[in-house]
Amino acid sequence: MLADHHFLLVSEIVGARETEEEDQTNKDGGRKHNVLLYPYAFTVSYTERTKHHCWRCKDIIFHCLDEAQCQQWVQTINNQLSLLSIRPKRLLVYINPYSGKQRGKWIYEQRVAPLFSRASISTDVIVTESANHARDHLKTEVDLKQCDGVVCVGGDGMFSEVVHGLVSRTQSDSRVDQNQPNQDLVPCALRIGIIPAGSTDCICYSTTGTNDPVTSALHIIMGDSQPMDVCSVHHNNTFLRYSVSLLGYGFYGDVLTDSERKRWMGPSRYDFSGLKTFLTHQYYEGTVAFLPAKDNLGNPRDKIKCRTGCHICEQGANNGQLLSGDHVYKMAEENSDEETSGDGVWRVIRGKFLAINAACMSCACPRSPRGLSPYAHLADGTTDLILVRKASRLDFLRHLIRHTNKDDQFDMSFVEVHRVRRFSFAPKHSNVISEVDLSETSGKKICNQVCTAHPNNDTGHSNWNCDGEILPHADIQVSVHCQLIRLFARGVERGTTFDTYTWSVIEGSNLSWQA
Ligand SMILES: CCCCCCCCCCCCC/C=C/[C@@H](O)[C@H](COP(=O)(O)O)NC(=O)CCCCCCCCCCCCCCC
Ligand SMILES: Nc1ncnc2c1ncn2[C@@H]1O[C@H](COP(=O)(O)OP(=O)(O)O)[C@@H](O)[C@H]1O
Ligand SMILES: [Ca+2]
Repeated sequence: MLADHHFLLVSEIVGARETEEEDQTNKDGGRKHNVLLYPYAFTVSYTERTKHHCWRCKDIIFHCLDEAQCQQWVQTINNQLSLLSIRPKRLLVYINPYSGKQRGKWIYEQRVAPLFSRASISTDVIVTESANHARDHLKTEVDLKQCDGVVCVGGDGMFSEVVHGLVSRTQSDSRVDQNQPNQDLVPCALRIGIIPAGSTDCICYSTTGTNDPVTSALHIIMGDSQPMDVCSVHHNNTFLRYSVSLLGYGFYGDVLTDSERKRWMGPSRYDFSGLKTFLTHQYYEGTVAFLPAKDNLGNPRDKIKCRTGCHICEQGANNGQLLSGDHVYKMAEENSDEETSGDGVWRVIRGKFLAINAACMSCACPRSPRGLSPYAHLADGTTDLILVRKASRLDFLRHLIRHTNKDDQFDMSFVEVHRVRRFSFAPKHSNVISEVDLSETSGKKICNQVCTAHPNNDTGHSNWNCDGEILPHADIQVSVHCQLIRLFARGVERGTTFDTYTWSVIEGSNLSWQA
C-alpha cells in the first residue's frame, strides 16, 4: 500500500506560496486539465534527498476551487512553519567575492537567495571588501540580537573569519580572557551557516557530506543544528587563532605557504604547491607533547564514523571536556616521555617529522572524501593528532594516495595517530629565532647549521597551516573546546538513499497524496 503513496514531513517543507501563472501553464497535458477545472493553485516547496547527501528543493502544485481557499492554505502552512522555533527568520550573510573561483556572489544570488525568500527568511547581505571585514564587523559592530544566525559564503577561510568574530565577541561580552590557554570559553549563541564557494570547503563537506550550496541553504532553512569543537592555539600566554579543521605543520604548512603566493591560480594552487612540496620532501625536527582523550571516546582507527546524532560526540559532551584548572603547559624534561598534570598524563614524542597534523574533524573534502582522519568526531572535545615521521618519498606518496581511496593511511610504520584533548609542539631549534634576532653574527652561525640540516629552508622551521591561514609561530599550544559553536547542519547522515527518503511520514497532518 505504502509504495504508491508519497509522504512529506512538515518539518521538511520550505514554504508555500500562490502559484505563479507560468508555473501552471508550462505543465503537461494532465495538469492543463487540472488548470481548467481548478484555476486557483498554490505551490508547496519541500526538501528532497538526492544522491551523495545532496538535497534539492522541489515543488508540488495543489489546485483549488477558489482564490480564498488557495490563500487560506498558503497562510495556514506558512503560519505553521513560522511556529517551528528552530528555524531562522533573520540572517546576517557575508559573501567573500574572491573565494575559490570567485563565484560566491553569483552562487548566493542565483541559487541561495531565492530559497531564503521562499522560506520567508529576511537577510542582511554584506559583500566583504577586504580580509577580516566580516571578522571585525562581527566583533565590534553588529547587534547580534537582531539576527538568528550568521551565514558565510566562501571557503574555510571565510568560515574561520566568522568563527573568530563570533567567538571573540562572545568572550569579550562575557569578559573572558582568550589569552589563557586553559580558560573555559563561553559557547556562541548564534548558529553559523556555510554556503560553500571556496577552494577546499572541508568544513562544509565534513558537516553535511557534500559541498553543494543548495544543500547548505536547505540545512539553514530547516534550522538544523550541529555542535562543533574549536581548537584554540596559543604561543606561550598569547592567543593566536582558533581552528576547526586542520592544524598542519610540515607538509600542509609548506603547501599553504607556497600556495598563498599563487592565489591567482584559484583552487588548483593547492595541487601545484602540493606537488612542489612533495618533491621538496622536507622534514622537521621537534617535540610533540599531548594529553590523550578519555578511553570512552574511541580512537582514530576504531572505524566508528561521526554521523548524525553521533553517540561518541554525546559522550564527549557528557565527559565535560572542560579545560579549567591550574594546569600550566610545560614541555617534558630531556629523556622523559611522560609528564603528569592535574588532568591526566602527558605523553611526549621527539622526532623528525614530514608532517604533524591535528584534525578536529574528519577534514573530508572533494580531494579526500574520507578525509585526513576519517573517524574523527565533530563535537567530542578531541582532535586526532597525526604524526608522519621521516620516510622515503615513495612511502610518503603511498601515504598521501591512501587519502584518496579506501586504504588505511595510518597503517604504515612511520605514521602514528592519537586522539587528544590538548597538545603542544616545540621545534628543535626554537631558540634559534630569538638568537638570530638578538645578534646577527651568532644568528648567522646558528642559521648556517640549521640550513645544512634543512637545505631547502632558511630557518629549519615550517609554518602551521591553521584552517588555511599561516600562523606566525612554530611553537604552539593547542586546547580543544568541546562544542563551542553550532552550525546550521546535522552532520553526515547514515546510508541515505535516493529512494527511501523521497517522502517521509508526515507529523499527523494530511498532506499526502498518491503517485
Ligand atoms: C597523490 C594525491 C594526494 C592527495 C592528498 C590529498 C589529501 C587532502 C587532505 C586535505 C585536507 C584538507 C584540510 C582542510 C584545509 C582547509 O581548511 C584549508 C583552507 O581551505 P580554503 O582554501 O577553502 O579556505 N585548505 C588547505 O590547507 C589545502 C590543503 C590541500 C592540500 C592538497 C595537497 C595536495 C597534495 C598533492 C600531492 C601530489 C603528489 C603527487 C606526486 C606524483
Ligand atoms: N573582500 C576580500 N578581499 C580579499 N580577501 C578577502 C576578502 N574577504 C575575505 N577575504 C579573505 O580571503 C581569504 C580566503 O577566503 P576563503 O573564503 O577561504 O577562500 P578560498 O577557499 O579560496 O581560500 C581568507 O583569508 C579571507 O579572510
Ligand atoms: Ca573533534
